[in-house]
Amino acid sequence: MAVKLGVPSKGRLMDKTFEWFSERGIVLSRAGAEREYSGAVEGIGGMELVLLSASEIPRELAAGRIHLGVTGSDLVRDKLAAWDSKVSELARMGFGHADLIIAVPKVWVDVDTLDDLDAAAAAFRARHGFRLRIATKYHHLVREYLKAHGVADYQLVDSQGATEGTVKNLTAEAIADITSTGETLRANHLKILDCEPVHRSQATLFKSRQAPWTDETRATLVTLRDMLGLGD
Ligand SMILES: Nc1ncnc2c1ncn2[C@@H]1O[C@H](COP(=O)(O)OP(=O)(O)OP(=O)(O)O)[C@@H](O)[C@H]1O
Ligand SMILES: O=P(O)(O)OC[C@H]1O[C@H](OP(=O)(O)OP(=O)(O)O)[C@H](O)[C@@H]1O
Repeated sequence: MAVKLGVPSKGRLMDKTFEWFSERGIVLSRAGAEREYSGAVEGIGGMELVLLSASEIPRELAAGRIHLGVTGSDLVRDKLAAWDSKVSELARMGFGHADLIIAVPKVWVDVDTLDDLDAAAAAFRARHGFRLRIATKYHHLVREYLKAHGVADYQLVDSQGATEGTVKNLTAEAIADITSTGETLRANHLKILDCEPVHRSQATLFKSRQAPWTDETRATLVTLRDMLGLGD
């Protein structure tokens, strides 16, 4: 049986992942046409490449359908409850850096910290009769973080994309989303709260604890770790 390696099927994460492996002597490539989601692995035997959406890789790892997977550390933590009982981190890959942050409208001049947000949320509820809405796709991480910091009077609204636009569109008062350059936040007149990010994410190579680790797949993993300089 081959070791199945799941890699994002498009964009920056795919390109950088291919580069990262190739610098370590393992050449990953798409098989066939641009839109075909299977691939080839050269430079090591016993491995198979599976191209998947970055956001599906955590679930595939947890289900044991892939042995290894590359995706953002944010997605694994958000999508898998007790993530470290299902996967382990083999390598932080040094790209795909982005911070999961909480942002509010720039015009909220009295709101700079989580304490301010908490106060604003209570005032918002008293005034409007419903809880302040924070738009995000990172439901678990954001809930845990706000709970740990004593912010309670809010509701999460789901946003699977263009999250920064929800404030202008009046479907949320605040957002929690990934930022790297800060360009999207600036363009949408939002400011980051002055606190630690909810999570500092980067592309990470994960190992599934649930995948079929036979003598054969374990032996391939030993060779791979060696080539990647990961030790035992
Ligand atoms: N602006 C950014 N800069 C760097 N990394 C980012 C940025 N935006 C998202 N990411 C990271 O990329 C990963 C998500 O990648 P991508 O958007 O390709 O996934 P996806 O949600 O599966 O996409 P889709 O559903 O469109 O296939 C996350 O780990 C996230 O932290
Ligand atoms: O800080 P910046 O460099 O501006 O990057 C941040 C943006 O990048 C991501 O969006 P993406 O392009 O993945 O699209 P999405 O809105 O569909 O998630 C993220 O959700 C932000 O919107």
